[in-house]
Amino acid sequence: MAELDWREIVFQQPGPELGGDAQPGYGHMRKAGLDTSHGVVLYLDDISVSFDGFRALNKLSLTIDTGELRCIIGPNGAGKTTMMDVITGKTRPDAGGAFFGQTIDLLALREAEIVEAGIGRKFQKPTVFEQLSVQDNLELALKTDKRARKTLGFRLSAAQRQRVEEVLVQIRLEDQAARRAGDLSHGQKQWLEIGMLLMLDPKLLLLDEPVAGMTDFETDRTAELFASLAGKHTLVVVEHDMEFVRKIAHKVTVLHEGSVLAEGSLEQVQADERVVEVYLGR
Ligand SMILES: Nc1ncnc2c1ncn2[C@@H]1O[C@H](COP(=O)(O)OP(=O)(O)OP(=O)(O)O)[C@@H](O)[C@H]1O
Repeated sequence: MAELDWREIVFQQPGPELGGDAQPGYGHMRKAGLDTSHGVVLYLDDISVSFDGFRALNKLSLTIDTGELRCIIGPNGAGKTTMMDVITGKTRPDAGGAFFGQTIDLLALREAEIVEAGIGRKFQKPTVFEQLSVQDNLELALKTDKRARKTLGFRLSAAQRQRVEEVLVQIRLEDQAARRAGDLSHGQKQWLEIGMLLMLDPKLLLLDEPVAGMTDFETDRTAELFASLAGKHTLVVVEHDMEFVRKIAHKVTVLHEGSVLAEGSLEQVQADERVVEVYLGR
């Protein structure tokens, strides 16, 4: 069966110019242009997006600090997905600015370049390679890394192998490494996909309703995982599950009709009458 042939195509030893085994990871090279010295990793400035005259985002301004775990909540149609689409280059705004750190103008980059710059996105539904093992899925994630692709070779570098091991532990699937991904539970698949993002060591992770469909146990585990990732990574989590938000959030942003309605601790936004009216009181 030719199912592992992709290894030959995908995995290539980094050459000396890339540090080869000497590189503990790839992230810092990819993010060479990222400057978060002012403590801000993402800055959206007056972003507007219209679809056929309807304003999905309306002068949206938002600042996310480095290492934060930010929750974005809001009613259906508030613009949460559109905001993620703008950050990742999927949707281009009609007006406004979007900056990754001090210097990277996201609106000047293509989608693949934004991934390369260090922004990873997890959509709601898990999209793992079901026929492959957990470990192979993680290894395959490196395929999107330009530097891993560039050079010739066959096996993973020691640094890459070590990264797979680290991520397996982080997502708590170390005893499932050889298991077929299709046989995992829904929650485990979600963790695996997060692990695939982590293989590229993103500075900013965007996560869309990560605990939808999870059991309570899986939701708790996910809260622990996110808490462990914050600090090293910045997490922006769009979520409707308020219990989950309560577990993880330090700061919550409420979107409504394409702009920020309220921002603060969960207690603060829950006490805001406007938020209760448009969202929490439903
Ligand atoms: N490609 C599109 N074409 C037309 N309208 C769109 C498009 N994408 C989004 N919209 C509209 O823009 C508004 C904002 O949508 P968006 O998906 O960003 O909201 P959301 O906050 O993510 O909602 P939900 O919680 O339901 O996912 C909605 O009214 C939606 O119908």
